[in-house]
Amino acid sequence: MLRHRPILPTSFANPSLFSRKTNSSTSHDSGYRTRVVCMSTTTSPVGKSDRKLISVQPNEEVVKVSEWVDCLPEGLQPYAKLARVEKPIGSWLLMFPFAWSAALAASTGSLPDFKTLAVFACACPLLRGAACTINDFLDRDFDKMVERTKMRPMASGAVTPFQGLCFFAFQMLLSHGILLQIPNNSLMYEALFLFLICTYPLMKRMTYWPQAYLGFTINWGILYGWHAIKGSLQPSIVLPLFLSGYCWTIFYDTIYANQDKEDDVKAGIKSTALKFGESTKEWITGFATACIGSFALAGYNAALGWPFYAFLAAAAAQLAWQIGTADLSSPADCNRKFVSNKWFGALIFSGILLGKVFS
Ligand SMILES: CC(C)=CCC/C(C)=C/COP(=O)(O)OP(=O)(O)O
Ligand SMILES: O=C(O)c1ccc(O)cc1
Ligand SMILES: [Mg+2]
Repeated sequence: MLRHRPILPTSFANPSLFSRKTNSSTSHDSGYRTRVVCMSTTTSPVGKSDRKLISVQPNEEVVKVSEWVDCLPEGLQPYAKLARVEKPIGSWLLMFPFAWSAALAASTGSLPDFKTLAVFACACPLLRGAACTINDFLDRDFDKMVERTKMRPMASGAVTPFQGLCFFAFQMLLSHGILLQIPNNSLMYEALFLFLICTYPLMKRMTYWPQAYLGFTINWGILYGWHAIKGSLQPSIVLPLFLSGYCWTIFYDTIYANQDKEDDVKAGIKSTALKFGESTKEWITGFATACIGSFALAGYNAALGWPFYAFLAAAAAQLAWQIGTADLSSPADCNRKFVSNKWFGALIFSGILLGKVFS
């Protein structure tokens, strides 16, 4: 008898694709040959990996393991998943606001202090991992009701709430050790981040605008980055820069929240995706326009040279492409568009670097 849990769709064999794209290991147990398939892909569970074809032999059970974290030692897997290491986009979204700010705060004609950027880049996956861990701790009962999140370690019981909290504290302590290397690091800024990440998950219970709170949380690096370099804030640049990051966050997290619209209604979770409904594209066009306009003002006030505006135009085109092509009824497409925001962040960062050098 053939028992199998298939990778979609398994009705056609395509051995060449299998051997090229995957690693596999086999074990023999109770008469069946079990093949554990590690899809060596960077895509999400709803992404391209679901479309891969593999060959299934008679008397063979195929266990789908679609992420590289599933190939880590078993004891580590739930913690790596809590920190969402297989989906690095959140680290980029936390890193870019800091990087923009630190680059803008550099002296005219100069590149930013790369040591400061490198230190923050090391702390970023830990800070983001901590934010995700406390998020999953507070959301664990909601996550059980949502298809996309029901297998998360705390929702599924693979990690107990106490273990989750210990892992959260561990990541915060480690990132604190790293942030001590940042010039002008201040405990007050670290405490602000801690407060924001611990309160953000509660917002989706109270308001249809949790994204507006996430905007403060994830753009914290704009204030922290400027302070790291200058030791104080300069409102004429920092305020428009913050407004840009803030509108960008509402933009991308509204697309992200479109992934779970149906489940969120059933679970009583609120979001701008539900608030905006049929008018979502109009709303996100408004936030994208405010974001770009505000970047232009920050660049102007910082006396950036022409390359900044060329890159800003390319970044605006990237947002326009997202709006124009996003299929808001497709979770996979919403995820793809959400992940593409790393390119937006990189375009703005490149523009600031070159705008500083050629100012
Ligand atoms: C400072 C940083 C990086 C914060 C990121 C926080 C985060 C996990 C947001 C998404 O939470 P959510 O509860 O809205 O969505 P999900 O379903 O992914 O948990
Ligand atoms: O860290 C994440 O996974 C993350 C970050 C920002 C979002 O808007 C959504 C998810
Ligand atoms: Mg959550």
